[in-house]
Amino acid sequence: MRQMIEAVDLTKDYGSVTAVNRVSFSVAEGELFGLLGPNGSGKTTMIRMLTGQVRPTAGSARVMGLDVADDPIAVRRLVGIIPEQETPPSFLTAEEYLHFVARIRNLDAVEERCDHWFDLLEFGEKRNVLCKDLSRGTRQKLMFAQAFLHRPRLALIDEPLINLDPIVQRTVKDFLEDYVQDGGTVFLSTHILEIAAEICDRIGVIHNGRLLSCGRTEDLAGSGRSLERFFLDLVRGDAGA
Ligand SMILES: Nc1ncnc2c1ncn2[C@@H]1O[C@H](COP(=O)(O)OP(=O)(O)OP(=O)(O)O)[C@@H](O)[C@H]1O
Repeated sequence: MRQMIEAVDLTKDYGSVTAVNRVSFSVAEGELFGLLGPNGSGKTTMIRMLTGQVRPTAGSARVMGLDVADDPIAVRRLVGIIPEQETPPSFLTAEEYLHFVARIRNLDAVEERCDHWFDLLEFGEKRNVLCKDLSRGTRQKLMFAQAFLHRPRLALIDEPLINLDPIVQRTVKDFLEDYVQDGGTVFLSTHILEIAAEICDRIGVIHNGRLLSCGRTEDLAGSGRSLERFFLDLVRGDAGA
């Protein structure tokens, strides 16, 4: 099976803070992988390293076969990225923003691509609204559309469902599950246990920059323990260690 992400001893220091500490894992094609961890555990730093936005202090990562430190631009060209709490430019309409992204990515059939996303995520009636006037949920739909506009085979998404109402959450979860069914691969970060339990095939638990556990979602909790119990025991046990 093709590995879409391979991280080996990946480490990031910010001065005296080690945000990510010698983390190794891999994500295979067709997996929906969730990096689960409390606030400040290193999730965003991990995504930034995997997308070439932050250079690792030590260790290495290959994304779709490319070394992210050597080839960050090529990695960003290939993958879809939804950064944490990023908002589209306030001065463009939703449709203008997608056209802008399409131009940067040099895409053809732009109208068809945009229509597809407006229909799929059900926000076509907002296409001519300035991004600054969109609700948070609609802005997040737009961020999904921009990330998937070039039909990437791998998407890296920081906190995909935070602040979304249950209806938008359902739409996004269904979309991610369909995307993976069709052969796409997702690496997402979240601190919301229910999301990880519901949609992720495999989960890595990160705390204080270290990967404490990594395995199939159904195996992690084991023997009837809920994912919540498993997670709390793991993180609290680590804090006390
Ligand atoms: N640019 C930076 N400079 C200095 N320290 C940073 C920087 N970015 C992150 N950190 C620190 O690195 C650690 C990990 O932060 P990170 O944002 O990766 O965690 P997170 O798991 O994404 O948190 P949250 O769930 O709150 O978004 C934290 O201690 C944070 O303060």
